[in-house]
Amino acid sequence: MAAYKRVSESVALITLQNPPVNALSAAVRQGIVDTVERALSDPNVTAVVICGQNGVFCGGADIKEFGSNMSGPPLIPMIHAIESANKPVVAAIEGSALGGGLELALGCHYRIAHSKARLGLPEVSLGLLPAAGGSQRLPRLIGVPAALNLITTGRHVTAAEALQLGIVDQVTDHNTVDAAVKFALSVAGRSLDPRRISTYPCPQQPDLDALFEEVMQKVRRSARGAIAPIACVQAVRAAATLPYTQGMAREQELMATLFTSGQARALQYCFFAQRAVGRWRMPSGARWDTSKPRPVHKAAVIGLGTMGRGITVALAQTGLSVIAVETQEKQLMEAKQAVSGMLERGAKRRGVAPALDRIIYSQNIQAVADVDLVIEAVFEDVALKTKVFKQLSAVCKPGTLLCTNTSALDVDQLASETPNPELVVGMHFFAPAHVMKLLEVVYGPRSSPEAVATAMQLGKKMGKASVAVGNCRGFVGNRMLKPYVEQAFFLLEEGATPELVDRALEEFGFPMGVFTMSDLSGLDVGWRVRKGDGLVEPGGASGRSARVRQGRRYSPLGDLLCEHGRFGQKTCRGWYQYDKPGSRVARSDPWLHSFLEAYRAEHGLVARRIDHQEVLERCLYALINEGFHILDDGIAAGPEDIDVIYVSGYGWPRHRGGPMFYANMVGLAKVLERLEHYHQAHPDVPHLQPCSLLRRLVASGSPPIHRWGEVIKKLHSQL
Ligand SMILES: CC/C=C/CC(=O)SCCNC(=O)CCNC(=O)[C@H](O)C(C)(C)COP(=O)(O)OP(=O)(O)OC[C@H]1O[C@@H](n2cnc3c(N)ncnc32)[C@H](O)[C@@H]1OP(=O)(O)O
Repeated sequence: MAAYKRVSESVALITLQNPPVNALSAAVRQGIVDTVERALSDPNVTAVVICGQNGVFCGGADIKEFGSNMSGPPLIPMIHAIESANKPVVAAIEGSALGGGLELALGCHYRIAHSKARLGLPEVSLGLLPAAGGSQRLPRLIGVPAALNLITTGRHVTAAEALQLGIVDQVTDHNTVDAAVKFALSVAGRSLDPRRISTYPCPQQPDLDALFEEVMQKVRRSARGAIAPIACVQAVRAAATLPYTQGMAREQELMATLFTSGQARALQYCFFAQRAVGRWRMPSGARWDTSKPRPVHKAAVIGLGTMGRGITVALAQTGLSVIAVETQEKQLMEAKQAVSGMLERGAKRRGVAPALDRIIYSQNIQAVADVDLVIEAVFEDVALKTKVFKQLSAVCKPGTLLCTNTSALDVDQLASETPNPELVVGMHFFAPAHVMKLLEVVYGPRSSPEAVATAMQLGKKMGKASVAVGNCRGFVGNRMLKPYVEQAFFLLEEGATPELVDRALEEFGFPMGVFTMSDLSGLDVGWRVRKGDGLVEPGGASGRSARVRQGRRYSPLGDLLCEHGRFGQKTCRGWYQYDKPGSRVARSDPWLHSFLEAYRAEHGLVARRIDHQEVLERCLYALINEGFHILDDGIAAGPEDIDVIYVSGYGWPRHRGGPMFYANMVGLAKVLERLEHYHQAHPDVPHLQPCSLLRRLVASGSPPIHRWGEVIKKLHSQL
């Protein structure tokens, strides 16, 4: 919809109306076509201003329409009609002008932006390219290098940067529509020929081929298999080398390929999934919209190791006052120095003042007496955490929320050590905590909805993708990781190498394969967990029993490497070898290959040829199968929660949507069939036994992912 009004006698004001972001739905496009026609045919109108309702110009094409048969007037002729108009059309940009919204503005003859507005062509993050002329007009307006940067990254620019780049003509701190109307009146009657961007020649660039080659290489490296960034480069190249109409034809051709690609569907699913996880719900029926978060002004962090330092930085950068507690003086001083350094570097990057004075450092836990929320981040040891929780319960004012940063421990057990278990939740941060975007907010059976709402809100303020999950071993992310890593170990036993497994996973789109990742995080981490679980047999057992633990197949390979002192990058040796401690350059290690051969010989294992497909199916389907168990157990409320966790925190390639979306794309029947096949071949591996929910979904005709909830609900109501 678009409203039409005459202002200042001769200016037609067209207001896009489609809350919350005035997306260009069929009705909005029709509204624009009708109102522009009306303005152009009215002899009393000398100029036109286009703005958006409620302080937002336009968030772009309506992404919800992409999955359906698109009706209504298409964008390209609509924008072309505006550009060809014989009266000046001025875009009054407040809030956001993104995607099709900016393309609409580029069709206008002038653009006036509010100083707080943000502009961009983020189509690439939805698996698309700016295909309403954006890839052809922007390079003509601001030059090839700047357009390539904006279009291939999808980044939003501030009004100030937009002015500097030449995207907008004026920036105002005042009422944007008033400024645009005044501006429109001032340019009415002037020739519009110099204002039609599609008629501009693309600014000439020396070494054009070299520039495109360089950008293409950079994009290919970072795209990890995503096709949209590559198509974006190709579209801009068309703008730089072809006349406008031919460039537009190329833009359409590239867009048609992207639009129907699974990648675009996956990325658009991610967009909505990221927003859906904010609408959390608990099995008790508590929900995001009925649970009020408590205000948090002052927070405390207990324990200033790697995690505690990162959490302190994240909290201070959010604007909270923080009490940072570390009982040992030396560690406290080291932590203070490290935290200050992180804050200073972050502030320099963002061009703001470092939030150093928001933090008070203390050795005394009594200092947290008046905080609203505490995040305990001491060593991952249940006895130590229990002791800290008891101290906190005695020290903190009534009603203080007690959060534990743990990656696997039982949140409910810790809660039971406090007089107010309803105030306890888990906050599972990922290292480095001030950088990583994921936060699992873990509720126990006794956590109050208010406590969950508060932790979720705090996570959002810290800029994290915050996902509420139930309490179980490893929560969602680490619980699913276990069968994935386990399969990788088994594949080594059966004949694969770390290089082969990692290459298959990296070609799939992970930034690192499982073994490179294990070297980075340290093999000793998993070793400690397995020891805690009673899985590690000191000195390594021999014979068949060495590969069976607790009645199921077990691979001691990781334990054996640790016994050789191979902890990964930090010791220069792990699954690979490294030139110096902490080096990221993994080199193949002949020792490891000989070790694997000797291991197989000792255990009577005959190496066989393993291909990439088997690596992917075994590792990924085992992980996905655990995802179905998690849904079945009610630990995650829906597949979107799992997918956001994997995309935001575990390196799952965004253009593949997340593990559950991927299973949906591959076909649930196929995933089930392959799991059955592998389970038959490896009956001693319970993680390969297909989950009953997966069977149920297949039996229900493999409904699309957004309808899985119906099957899960039906299953639970029958229990
Ligand atoms: C021919 C095909 C041409 C395609 C060209 C395109 O235009 S593709 C679309 C390009 N636009 C974008 O990628 C912008 C996407 N939106 C955003 O980045 C942000 O929403 C925002 C505009 C910066 C506003 O952010 P804010 O944090 O204020 O709000 P939310 O992100 O929570 O969004 C509010 C609700 O609006 C929904 N929504 C946002 N954009 C769109 C859109 N383009 N189409 C449809 N719906 C959109 C969003 O989903 C939220 O609704 P929920 O119900 O909460 O999910």
